Amino acid sequence: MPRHSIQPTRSCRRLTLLNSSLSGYGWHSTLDTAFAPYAAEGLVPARIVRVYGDLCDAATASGPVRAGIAPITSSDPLKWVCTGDWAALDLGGDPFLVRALLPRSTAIVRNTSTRRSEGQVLAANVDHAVVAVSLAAELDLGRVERFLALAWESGAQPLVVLTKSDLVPDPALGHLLADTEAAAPGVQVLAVSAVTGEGLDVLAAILSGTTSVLLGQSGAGKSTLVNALLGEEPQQVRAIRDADGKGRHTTTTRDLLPLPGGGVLIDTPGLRGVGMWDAESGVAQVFAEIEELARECRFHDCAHTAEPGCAVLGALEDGTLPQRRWESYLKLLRENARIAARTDARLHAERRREWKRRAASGRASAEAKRGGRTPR
Ligand SMILES: Nc1nc2c(ncn2[C@@H]2O[C@H](COP(=O)(O)OP(=O)(O)OP(=O)(O)O)[C@@H](O)[C@H]2O)c(=O)[nH]1
Ligand SMILES: [Zn+2]
Repeated sequence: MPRHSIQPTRSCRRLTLLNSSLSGYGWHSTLDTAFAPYAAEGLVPARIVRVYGDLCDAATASGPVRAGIAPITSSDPLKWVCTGDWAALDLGGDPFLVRALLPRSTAIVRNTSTRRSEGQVLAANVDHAVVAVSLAAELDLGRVERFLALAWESGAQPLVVLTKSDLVPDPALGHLLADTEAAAPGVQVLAVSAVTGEGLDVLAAILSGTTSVLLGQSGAGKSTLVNALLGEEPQQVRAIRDADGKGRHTTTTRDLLPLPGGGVLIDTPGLRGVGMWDAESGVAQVFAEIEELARECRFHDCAHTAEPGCAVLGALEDGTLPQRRWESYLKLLRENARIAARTDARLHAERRREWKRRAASGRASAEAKRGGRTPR
């Protein structure tokens, strides 16, 4: 043993032992360091499986537990606990409590209608965002690009899965794969079929040991894919009784599903929709080659409309940049700008209310001073 090596302490060894049984849930050694201070306080690592009301279900090394989340509530929805979070649990009392969340590596955020904040996290610590696209309908590349923008924005690595490949004969399938690849730079595109099993082993190998989410339109074949990856019968939807015992029932699917080869799949109903949006940097990543072209324009503030030396117009003219892709890029930028403007307007209105409130309380206290009354 090298002279300067440090012998693990007992608690350190215990922690490693504990967390190794969480590795099936995606725990990896870099989390050991982040968790060490909590381990020193006697807290236990866990992965959040689902959240409902002020309770959550979590996976620990010694099995599933239910815990209260009250100690970590926040006025900022971005800090609310969500499926996929790594948490520090206090198992010392009744009820068990979530004391802290580890910093998130990635987050899938949806815009909310709440006045106070811009987003709500739907899933945390996701490595792969799998965009499922059905080959049963005509391939809509604009929609693929839109999903990819959301996927990139989360910080996770996107992956496109063309489902139901059994419905498309071979030469056509090759073209569809090539078209999708051209619309998805930096993204692996796979054809899969739950009927023939094509591509499933490759997909399982990519997702193995990581945390993934499935995105895609209704009917894209996501549930079928989940079942194929889990190697089980269709997901049971089950009703669970709320802990307050008042008879309210919550129908839940299982939100965080351990994969047979290690790693987990997060499949929450909220995640499936396309409602989440605000993905400016995501758009830039989907259309990386356009951003690159724009950097080659003669004028750095080129609007790519009629400027001399415009690399984008040049590429459109010689066909290296397809017109469809350019228009899709502009459309997504416009859509994003509208959302950004709405968010700005909301923040602006909030700020104005706050100024008015302060001005009013300032006036009240000035009047109070003059009149010798105490401000209310
Ligand atoms: N031929 C063929 N059909 C498939 C395949 N995968 C799914 N389907 C069919 O496609 C339909 C939709 O599949 P689902 O898995 O329910 O789609 P989903 O994306 O989960 O839909 P939502 O739950 O509405 O989001 C079903 O009728 C499936 O049987 C496949 O690989 N081949
Ligand atoms: Zn230009």
